[in-house]
Amino acid sequence: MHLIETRDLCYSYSTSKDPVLSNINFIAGRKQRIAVLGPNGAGKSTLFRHFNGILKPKSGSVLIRGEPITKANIHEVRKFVGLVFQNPDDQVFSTTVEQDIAFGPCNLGLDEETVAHRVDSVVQMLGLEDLRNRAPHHLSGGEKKRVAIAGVLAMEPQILILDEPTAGLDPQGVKELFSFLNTLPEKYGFTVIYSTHQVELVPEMADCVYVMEKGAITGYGTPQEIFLQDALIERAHLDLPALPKLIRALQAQGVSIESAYTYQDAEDSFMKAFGKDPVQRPKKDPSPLSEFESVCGHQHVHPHPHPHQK
Ligand SMILES: Nc1ncnc2c1ncn2[C@@H]1O[C@H](COP(=O)(O)OP(=O)(O)OP(=O)(O)O)[C@@H](O)[C@H]1O
Repeated sequence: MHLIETRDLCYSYSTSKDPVLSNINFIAGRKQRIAVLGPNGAGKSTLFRHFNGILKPKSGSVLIRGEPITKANIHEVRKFVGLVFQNPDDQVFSTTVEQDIAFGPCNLGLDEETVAHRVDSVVQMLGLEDLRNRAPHHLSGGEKKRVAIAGVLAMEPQILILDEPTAGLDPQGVKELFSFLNTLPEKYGFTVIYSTHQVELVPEMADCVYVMEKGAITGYGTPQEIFLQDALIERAHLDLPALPKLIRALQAQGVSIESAYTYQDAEDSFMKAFGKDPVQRPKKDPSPLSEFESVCGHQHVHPHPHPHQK
């Protein structure tokens, strides 16, 4: 059973008859990192809003753990599927950051102690200690984004959906966010689905990629499979990440160098091409968010496997 499955999902907003989504068949499994790419207006946000029942299909279906979303299960679905909106102003509204993060868990009816613990955990996870008593509407865009993510994580979803998570983040913020997100599937069983226009991140941060154009899915595969399809990339207004682009240009000039998509693989390819030994790396990269591991290891964060985790 898939965690999320759409079958021939079609949608149009009431303001226009034109379909915004046409026959979307999308599948998300456990512990996957899924990137959804596509030009502005392709329908990525509209698709994401179907995953936790904000929007309902005009035709076709959305199944969460094999079940359609109904009035009876919408509460459970929203606990299971956490959605971080593109614009944090749509999500961050309480008087203080702390209250904002507590809002979701309070709504789940959790007791005060558990709510306080969850707030402490995600504040630490996302490095929000200095902001916890600040007014969210006085925060910078990047700070608000982290607060919005913290608020969703405090609900302890199993699927985390992020619409343009890097918009408004500085380069260090992007790096930290993605190393954080990268730990979630393998270590904690999360599925992470996100849209982005930053193709550089995709080989580092996706097991599979959906490409959308004009409300339809036009490509699906691993990052390598997707970035080999020049026509698809061009049609979807995407670009090849810099490293494979450079390597391809060198190969075209007759340089003997192996193709690579991630930074580490490219480093190895270049070392080999220059006749050097491969780079020796420590077995486990020290995470810039080392705090995260100790916090997530705490029994209050997913103390037991999720009831629906097999
Ligand atoms: N609330 C709405 N009412 C009417 N039309 C909408 C609404 N929201 C989005 N649209 C339209 O639906 C289409 C898809 O928009 P959507 O926001 O899903 O695209 P997107 O792929 O997320 O784009 P971007 O990369 O710019 O965020 C666009 O043509 C947009 O103008």
